[in-house]
Amino acid sequence: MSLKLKQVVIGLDNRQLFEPVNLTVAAGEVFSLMGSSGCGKSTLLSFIAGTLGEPFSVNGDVLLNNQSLQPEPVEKRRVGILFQDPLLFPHMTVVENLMFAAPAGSQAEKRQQALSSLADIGLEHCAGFYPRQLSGGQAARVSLMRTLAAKPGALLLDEPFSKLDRDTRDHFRTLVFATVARRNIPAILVTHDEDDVADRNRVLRLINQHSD
Ligand SMILES: Nc1ncnc2c1ncn2[C@@H]1O[C@H](COP(=O)(O)OP(=O)(O)OP(=O)(O)O)[C@@H](O)[C@H]1O
Repeated sequence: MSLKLKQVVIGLDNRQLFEPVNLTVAAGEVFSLMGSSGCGKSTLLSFIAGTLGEPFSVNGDVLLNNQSLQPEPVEKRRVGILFQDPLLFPHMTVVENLMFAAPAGSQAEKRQQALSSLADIGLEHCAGFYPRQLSGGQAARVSLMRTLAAKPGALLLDEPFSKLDRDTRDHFRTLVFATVARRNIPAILVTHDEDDVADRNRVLRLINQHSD
């Protein structure tokens, strides 16, 4: 499983956000995407996820396992995305949030899977909690598992560590990197922090094509 971008160019208001992007992210790798504020990092992730619409124009292709994702609607892309803020339904318990994200299986199977992924992150005891009862670090871990419950073929990480305090951040980053390696899926991490870079040789620094 690899994620490839081929000659990707995104336009906004008759200008190009950044130079054409070409890259291949291998299974199990966390590739870093950096660049100044507004240069188009989140926009590039939206393009990959299939959620980019007006007012942007796009050229180029995104391939998962050598198959173009362009014809696929967002729900069929199998691309998971994690944001700064955990995305959990407030009216559902932790285990219900994870079950809701599972694509298939009986309720019993989904529950079993959800409890097993909570055990993986040391949060079995939080199964019956509501999201408001979790600490920031716990919510981040549950949100990661919720994204992975959909069994994505690739993972996009849009500054998922930036709101966490230092210790929690280090712990969560280690968990994310280990999880990507264990699940053997390609991942792209948007960050402003050099400390988040998994491999200094695997970073793309987008350069803004205009000056504000
Ligand atoms: N819905 C939108 N409509 C119009 N312009 C937008 C929209 N969303 C983003 N932009 C513009 O697109 C450009 C790229 O934004 P984007 O959020 O991708 O940057 P970024 O590199 O992720 O920034 P940051 O590091 O601050 O998160 C910016 O000029 C932004 O103002």
